[in-house]
Parts: sequence; C-alpha cells; structure tokens
Amino acid sequence: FFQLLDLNKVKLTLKRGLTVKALPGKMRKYVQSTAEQVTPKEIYVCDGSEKEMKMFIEKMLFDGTIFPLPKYDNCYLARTDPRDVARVESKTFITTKDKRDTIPEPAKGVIGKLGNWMSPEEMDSSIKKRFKGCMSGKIMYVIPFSMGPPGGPLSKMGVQITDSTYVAAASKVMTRMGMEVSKLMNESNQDQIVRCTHSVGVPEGPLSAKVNPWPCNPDQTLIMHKPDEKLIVSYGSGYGGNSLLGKKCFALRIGSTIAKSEGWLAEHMLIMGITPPKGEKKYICAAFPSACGKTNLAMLTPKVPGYKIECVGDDIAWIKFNPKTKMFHAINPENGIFGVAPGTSWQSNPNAMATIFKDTMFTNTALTSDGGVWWEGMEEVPANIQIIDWHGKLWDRKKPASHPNARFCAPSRNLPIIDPNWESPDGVPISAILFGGRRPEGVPLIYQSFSWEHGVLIGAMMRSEATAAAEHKGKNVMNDPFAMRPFFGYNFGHYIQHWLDMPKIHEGIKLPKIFHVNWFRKSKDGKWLWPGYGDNIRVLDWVLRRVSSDDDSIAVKTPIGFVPKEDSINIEGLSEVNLKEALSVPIDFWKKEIESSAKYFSDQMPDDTPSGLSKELEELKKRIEQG
Ligand SMILES: O=C(O)CSc1cccnc1C(=O)O
Ligand SMILES: [Mn+2]
Repeated sequence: FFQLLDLNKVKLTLKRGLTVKALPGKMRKYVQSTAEQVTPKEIYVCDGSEKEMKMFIEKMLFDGTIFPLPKYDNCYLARTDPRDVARVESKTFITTKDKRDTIPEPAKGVIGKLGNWMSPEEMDSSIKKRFKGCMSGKIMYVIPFSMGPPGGPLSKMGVQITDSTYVAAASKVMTRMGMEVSKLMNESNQDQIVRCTHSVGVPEGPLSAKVNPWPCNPDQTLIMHKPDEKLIVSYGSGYGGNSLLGKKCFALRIGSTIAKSEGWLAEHMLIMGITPPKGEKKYICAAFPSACGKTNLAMLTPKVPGYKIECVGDDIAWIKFNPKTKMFHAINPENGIFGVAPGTSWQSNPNAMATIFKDTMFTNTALTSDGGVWWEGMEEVPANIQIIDWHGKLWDRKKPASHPNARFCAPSRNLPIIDPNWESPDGVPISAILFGGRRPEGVPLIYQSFSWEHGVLIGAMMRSEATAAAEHKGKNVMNDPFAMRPFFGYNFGHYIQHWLDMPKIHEGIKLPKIFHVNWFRKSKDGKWLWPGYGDNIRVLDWVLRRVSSDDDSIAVKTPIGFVPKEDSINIEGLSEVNLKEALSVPIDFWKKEIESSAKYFSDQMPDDTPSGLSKELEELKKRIEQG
C-alpha cells in the first residue's frame, strides 16, 4: 500500500548548501573544531530553502527513516527505536562551576527533583569519550537558526551541528533557519549565539543505519548544557526535545539563564489572543505541565458563539518588558508545532486537525492502510482500513497502536487560527498569565491571585497528575512548579526570586493578572465536573472581565484567592455542570495542599527558598486557618 519508491530517482547527495564561510568567524571555528573531533564524511551548511527540505526528505526516504503518507499533502511518518521515544530527564544535565547555581541542595536524605548538575570536568570527559569520530562516514549538518523572528529585539540565534537528517528537517519546521540567519549572524555579537552540538552516536559502519533506520545510542545518551558558555551538547538520542536543541534545551534551559541575566522570562507557556463578543482583544499566556492541554487551549474552538481565538504559540513564551506599553510582551520563539498526537481529534482540537495533514512529520503514530495516520483518541477509521502500530506490526488491539508520546511536527503558518501578530518582532502585550494542571480534587475551576507575589506562589505550588511526555508514569500528583521542573536552566530558588523581582526591575510595569485553572476536577463519584475543551471559553471570558476591570461583583474572596461568583460564569446550555462544587475551596484539602507545598520547598530548596515566597506561603496558611 505504499507508492513503490523509485530509488534511482532519489538523489543521494545533498547539493551544496551554504559554505562554512557564510558563518561568522567564531562560528566557523566552532564548526571546524567540531569537525576535527567528529570526522564527518562531509560538512553541509543548511540554507533553509524548500529545495533543501526536499533533499532532506528524499534522503530520509532512502535511509528508511520515514515513510510517505500518500493520503495527505507532503506528510511523512517516522518510527523511532523503541528505546528513543521521549525526553530523558535522568540523562539531562546542566553544568556550572558552582553546583548551587544549577540546583538547590536538597534536605538531608531527600532526592533532588529540580534538575541534574554535572561538573565541568565530567562534562568535558563525557564529551571526549563520546564525540571522537562519532560522525565518521556521515554528513555533518550545520544549521544557522533563529529562535523568534530573525533580527527581532526579543529573538536569539543559534548554530546547531547534527548528524541527523531528521533533526535538520524538523529544525526547518521548528525554527527559522538558513541563509537570512547566517547573514544576520555576521552583523551580530557572536558571543550571544548559542552553540548546539548533537549526534545520534552511531558512526557509519557495518551495523549502522541500514539495520536500524532510527540510529541512536541509548546507553550513552546525555543531554548537557553549559549556560556560562551558551553551549548545548546532546549525544545518543534522535528524538524530540533531546535532539531539536532549539526547543527545550535552548528556548527554555539556556533561554531561562539568558532571561535571568537580561531581566526577562523564558517560560513553558502558550500564547493566545481572545476577542470577546463585546470588548477588546487580549493576549494571555498559560503554563500547564507537559501534555496537560496547552496545545488544545492555544487552539481552542469556542463552544459559545461570538468569541474569536487566535494562536501565537502552544509551548514556549519569551516574555519581555516593553517600555512603550509598560506591559510584558511575549513572542513564540518557535516556528512550528511539535504537539502530542494521542488525544488530538476533530472533537478535542479541530484547529490542530485542520493543520497537520499538510507539510507535517509524524513520529511514532500508527499507520493506516490507506496511507494515513491514526492514534488513540482520534476518530475511528472505517472497518476496511487496516492499522499498523508504531512498531510496524498489524495492530493486535491489545496495546496502544500509537506511542503515548507520538508527535506531529507542523509549520505554525498552516494553523488556520494563527494570530496575525504571531511573528511581530516586538511580541504581543500580555494581560493575564494562567497556571494550571491536572488536579482531580480540591482545586477550583479557576481562581485569581491577590497580587503578583501571591501569583508567584501559585506558580511555585503547581502540581499535576503525571503524563506520558515525561518519564514518570501512573496517576500520582507530581510537583511541577511553573510547568518548568524539567526545564529550569538554573537554581529554582533564584528563578522564583527573579519572578518576584519583576516589579522592581521594571518600574511602572502594568503586570499581567495571575490565575490558576483546573479543567480536570472530578466529583466524589469520579465524574468530570467540567466539560473542558470548547467550553473553557466560558472561564476565559471571566478572565477577560477580571482583566478589563477590578469588577468585584463577579468575584468572591476566598483564602486561596478570588473565585468567580457562581452566576458570573456563563453555563447556558450546560445541563450537567455543578458549578458550586467545581468552584468550591475545601479547607481541609487546602490545609494538606499547603503542608505538601511547604514540605516540597523545604525538601527541595531548604537554603534557597526566597523569603518573599515563604512570606506569601505564611499568609496563605493564615488565611486558610481563619477559613
Ligand atoms: O521532546 C519530547 O520528547 C516531547 S516533550 C515536548 C515536546 C513538545 C512540547 N513540549 C514537550 C514537553 O514535554 O513539554
Ligand atoms: Mn512543552
């Protein structure tokens, strides 16, 4: 059922892209010194053209890394080695001279959960052990790229070196790469350019690519970051956040250290524009842990007529003070969407479904016999269509056909509701920040902080049921402060202090209001208390009203924050909703929640908990005790 590939037509050699001379001096030295270490067959500097992308596709088809999906327009499916399917937090390290700059010292006997530190010496020896000759017989791709619109005041540039054609192709979707960026690099401060060295760790040899179209080296996988040198070095994994180094490694881990030094915020947040039936369009950011619905919210199709949702980004926000508007402005530094496939459907996210069947690379989804893809949660396929699971076997319907962390990698420009300002170099003004996650009990549908500092406590207290994107399994509720736990580039205590310092650093700033949302609360008999999806517009509407005025007639003050007055959320047409229960604030639950957070802070950062945070926690505790 595949178009038989006429291998004679597949051009095996990549026509020359740019030359290394297109790069500025320091980047040329980086490329040349890396080439001496990894000894590639050839060096290919990417120009970011469509012609080049076509060559990448042909090479991956020939290598067997991807399959064509003739049911769609220019879409392909990659299957990874089952040992290389998600981010590997336990193999992800940050290197600083002083360990405490990377992670707080946990309390005695406590396992630190806020990242992993590696000494400079160990990083150097780990690199030496792995990279010598690792690209022998292979093409070393050199990718000049920009995170954010090239040349924009909020954008930053990087150079990624990789021996993976899949990574080069996916980088074309996820970043702005090629000629224009290399020209900009020559006019910029080269010390600001982030160097990203990546290898799948499988030099060409008798047992390499042809045996396993997904080369990787799981036993040797390491994802290392050296913020002081703006350097990322990743080895052994070809997948997602481990190898597309512009995403989590640059835009969040290194990005958060640059943001700390320059006075802005690099966050794991969506950015979206909401236009109500009456009133002005507002932009909001939202931080939910991995696979907790950021993409679905950023691309919401409102169930209530009269609202317009436009998406700027679904995963990462760079948020910087704008001296003209005196507000935070945010850009989406990415150029594409690398979304979780399972759970995406015409019911849950019609806008995503309207985007991904053109110019998209799918990874680890199931394949259908009519040349398409399928995953759990997608509408059923007709009975006469066979399903091949993500291992390439006829689906036995016993285990999931698609890997839980299967992804689509699609250009943002194809999203029907992409915001007109999604590439505005100055970003969009942010009126509200939402924190949230999967909380089956005790956390109301929405509540608002009393202040910026109280909002920072809410972010620091974030917890959520674990999901497939991380390594943790099962339904236990995990702490995931600011949805950044796997992505902090530096000491969490210092990160919190940086948030608390924002009003001081930016005098006169009109700070965004801070809220916490929970679409996932269940009743005592295990039923969803809220329909979610398109009905979440009803909650966003309350946010817009609270942002537009301090209209206290629609809010009730509770010990944890402002909660909507029951009749202030439009539930017209929703018969089953028990809003009273969905908005309730059970005091006993919150006494335990505060104890749990206090323990988390004292366990994880006993010597680094900012006094401003402890003060807010104490005040919350007092309010709960007063009831
Ligand atoms: O990188 C991966 O393996 C998937 S994780 C991911 C991918 C895109 C956006 N967000 C995430 C995440 O884990 O937050
Ligand atoms: Mn994410």
